[in-house]
Amino acid sequence: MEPVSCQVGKEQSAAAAPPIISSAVVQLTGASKIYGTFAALRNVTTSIAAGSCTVILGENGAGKSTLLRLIAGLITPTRGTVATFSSTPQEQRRRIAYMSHAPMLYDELSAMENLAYFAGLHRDEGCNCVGSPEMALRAVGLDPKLTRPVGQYSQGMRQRTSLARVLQTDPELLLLDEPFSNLDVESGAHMVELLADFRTWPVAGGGSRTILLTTHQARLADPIVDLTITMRAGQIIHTEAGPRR
Ligand SMILES: Nc1ncnc2c1ncn2[C@@H]1O[C@H](COP(=O)(O)OP(=O)(O)OP(=O)(O)O)[C@@H](O)[C@H]1O
Repeated sequence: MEPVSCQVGKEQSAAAAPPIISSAVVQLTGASKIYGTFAALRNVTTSIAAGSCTVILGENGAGKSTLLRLIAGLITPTRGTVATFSSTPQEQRRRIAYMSHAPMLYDELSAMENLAYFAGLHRDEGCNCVGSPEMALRAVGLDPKLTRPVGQYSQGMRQRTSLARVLQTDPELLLLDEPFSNLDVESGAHMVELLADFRTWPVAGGGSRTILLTTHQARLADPIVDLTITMRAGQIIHTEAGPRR
C-alpha cells in the first residue's frame, strides 16, 4: 500500500489520499493501536514534513499521546506501519526525543544532576549523541550552577528542566506531550520561544529540526505552528496549515 500524507493547507478526509511528502520524517500508514477490544488509534495515515512544527489537538482520550508514543517507538502498532526517517522508530531512536507529560525528574536532585543522570542512561543505551547538560540548561534559561533540588523549582522551571533533559540528546525529531500543562500564559509563551530557538539549531551533517506536540492550549503554540492536526476517537478528523483558525 502506498504511504499517504496529510496535505498542508487542505482538510483531510478518510476517502481522499493526499500526496506523499517527499521530505517526510514521519510516515504512518494505516496505523492502529488496539488495547484488548478498544482501538486507541484507528487506521491513521499521515506524514510529517522535515523541519515542520505540528500541533496535535483533540479532547481527552482522542489518541494524541498514543500517536506520539507510536512515533517515539515506545509502543508498536497493532496494525499498519510507523516509519521515522524511513526506518523504524526503534532503529532511529538516537535522532528522536520524547518528553512525556509527566515531569520524569528526580525531585531531590539538582537540574544538572538530573541531566547528567539521564545523559548517562542515554549513553548506556548506546547513544553517543549526548550534548552538554550545561549547554542544554543554558539554552532553556537555567543556571547550570543552581544547586537547589528541582523539587523546589516552580512549575515553569521544572518544565524547562524537562525540556533541557531531552534537548541535551540533540534530537532531530522532538516529540512533546503536553509541554504547556500546568504553565501560566507567560511561562507557556517562554516555552514556545525556546522551541522556536531549538528549530534554528544547526544539525550536524545538514537536515532540520522537526517538532510534534500535543496540547489542550492550542493558542500558545500559534507562533511556531506550521500544521494543525485534530483527532477524535483515535482518528485524524482534520488537518490544516498553520494554527487552528
Ligand atoms: N495502555 C493502555 N491500555 C488501555 N487503554 C489505553 C492505553 N493507553 C491509552 N489507552 C486508551 O486509549 C485512548 C486514547 O488515549 P490517549 O492517551 O492517546 O489520549 P489523549 O488524546 O492523549 O488524551 P489526553 O488529552 O487525556 O491525554 C484513551 O481512551 C485511553 O484510555
